[in-house]
Amino acid sequence: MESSTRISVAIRMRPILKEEADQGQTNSKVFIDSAEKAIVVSSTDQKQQKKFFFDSVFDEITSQDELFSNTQIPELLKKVVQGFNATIFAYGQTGSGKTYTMEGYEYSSLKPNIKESERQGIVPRSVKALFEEIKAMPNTMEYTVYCTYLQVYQEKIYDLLNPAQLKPGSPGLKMRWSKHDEFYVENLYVHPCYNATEVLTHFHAGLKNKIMASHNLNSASSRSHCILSLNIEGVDIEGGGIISSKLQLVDLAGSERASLTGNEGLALKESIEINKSLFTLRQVITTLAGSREGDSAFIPYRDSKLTSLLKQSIGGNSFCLMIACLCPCDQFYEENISTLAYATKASCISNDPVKNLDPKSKLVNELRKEIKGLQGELKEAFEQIGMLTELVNLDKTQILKMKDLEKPLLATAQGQRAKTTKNIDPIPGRIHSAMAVPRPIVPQQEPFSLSLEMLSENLHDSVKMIKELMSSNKKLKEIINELSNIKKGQDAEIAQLHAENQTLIEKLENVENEPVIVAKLQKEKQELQNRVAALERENKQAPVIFPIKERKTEWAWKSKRTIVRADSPGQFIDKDHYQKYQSVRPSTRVRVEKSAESARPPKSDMSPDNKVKEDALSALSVLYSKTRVRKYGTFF
Ligand SMILES: Nc1ncnc2c1ncn2[C@@H]1O[C@H](COP(=O)(O)OP(=O)(O)OP(=O)(O)O)[C@@H](O)[C@H]1O
Repeated sequence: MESSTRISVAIRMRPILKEEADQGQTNSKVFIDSAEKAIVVSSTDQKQQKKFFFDSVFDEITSQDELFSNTQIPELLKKVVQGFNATIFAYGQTGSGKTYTMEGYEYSSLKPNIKESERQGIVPRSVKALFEEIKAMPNTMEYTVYCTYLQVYQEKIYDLLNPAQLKPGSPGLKMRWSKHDEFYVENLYVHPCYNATEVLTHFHAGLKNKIMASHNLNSASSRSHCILSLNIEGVDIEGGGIISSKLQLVDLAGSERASLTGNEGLALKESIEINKSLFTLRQVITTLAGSREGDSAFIPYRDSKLTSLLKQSIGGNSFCLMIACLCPCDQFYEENISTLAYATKASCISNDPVKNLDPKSKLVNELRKEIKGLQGELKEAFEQIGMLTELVNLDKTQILKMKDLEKPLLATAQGQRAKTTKNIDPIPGRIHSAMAVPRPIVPQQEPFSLSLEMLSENLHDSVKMIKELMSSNKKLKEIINELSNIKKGQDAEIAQLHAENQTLIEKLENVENEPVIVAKLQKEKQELQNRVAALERENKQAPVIFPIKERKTEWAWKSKRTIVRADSPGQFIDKDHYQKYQSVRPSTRVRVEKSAESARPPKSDMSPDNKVKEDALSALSVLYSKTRVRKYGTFF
């Protein structure tokens, strides 16, 4: 961001026109002091004078070229090409020379007579100068200029480059709020242009569409505020950076006093709307001029389309030049005073121009800066490493030197010790440690002692560091142990959960398979029952052979439906034998059945599965007993 900058203000006073001179109009109150860049205004009684100072002032005879060159316009255009926004707007009462200053074309029958001449105003000159600036930029920069041209007429926005949209009854274009904190107009025609001629072709086409009217003070009066916008996009094809900026060239409609213009009907309505939007513009200027830095005063930009569209130009992020136009005639004294007052206020407004870099380019630039910083740090680190390496090498050589020095000293010391031991030691043959020998104080050279000091410091630091490392290592080991214990516990828990899970899965499978098992058992039961029936049939048909003595009772047995039979003649040896069988068998069976029943739950309480099993078992037991009896002929 550039440092904040004030709105530049230039004052231009037009000459008295022929019609005005014919009417006897004179200028006796407002004078240009070019040397002091001031406007001198006399009081109505001409007794007092007041001076208004501005960035530049231009008198009646100033040419279009002088005005263009002596304002900040050339500098502003440079800034635009570099990526800053800029606005140039003409302000003043009706007929004061705004359109002349901005466009410079002659008007006849409310239409401009477009031709190249010295009369050309700020717009055509700026467009040409802008492309000159673009040409002067390095070849690595490629620019495209996008042109739009609109008018704000009776609080509606119309596209001057889209004739279809200008038809009577058209609702106008909508204004939207963009994420870049500015208003923009939706569906405006945007024309890419590659040279000044292309831009001016669109500009001239738009001029023919703007609404003009004639009134007492101006034969070709603008009834709308017109804004020509040039969006400039520059791409650095080598560095990859993108800049985008906007140049707004604004020709405002002028404030009008109905009593002087003589407007009626539609023209009067137009005057009212023009005055309303200019009133908002003055309010914005007054509020901004009155507010101090850091103030959060409410600026009524949204109160009119014009101020919304100029939001970034006045008190925003653009460079801005205001050209305040004055009528020299005494009859416009009050209007001139008002214009000068607002021009003075505008000159107090600070803008904060910002270079519009593409976010990606911004990031790339930031990263480049960071890389540069890091490279610097790396260089420093390498230097330090180099220094340390040198120091270490130095120390090594000095240690070696020290050892060499120590050898003769040690020998001397040992010699002395030997002498001392001989003379003083009361215990002959005692072994003395070399450490116990007091070392003689040897005068040392200065650099050597310094190096020793450094070495001992280094050693001390290293020992300290190793101790710290060991203690942190110990702590880490403890933490690792703790964590491994926790892990073991978790593993056991997981294993348990797996086992439980497996059991549950099995149970679930059993539940799922139950119908299959039941069906299988029922099938088995059926088969068993069939077999039982078959065996019974077989038994009935089988011949019963009794001992001859007992034949008489054969039918008596049969009538009791006793199914016990002997397989071979003589199974029952005698009648006693049979009677014994008869007396024991029924009671035994009953006892067995009772005890079995008392051990089991009642059949009705059994699960279907168990019922089937029970039935099958009882059938089997009957079959088994019958088979046994049949086979062996006895239970005992
Ligand atoms: N500096 C000048 N030198 C010569 N003639 C000028 C100058 N300024 C303005 N004029 C003439 O004054 C008349 C009114 O000027 P102009 O139309 O530019 O006023 P304006 O401020 O645009 O009015 P409005 O607000 O009604 O559109 C025109 O005929 C114009 O040619």
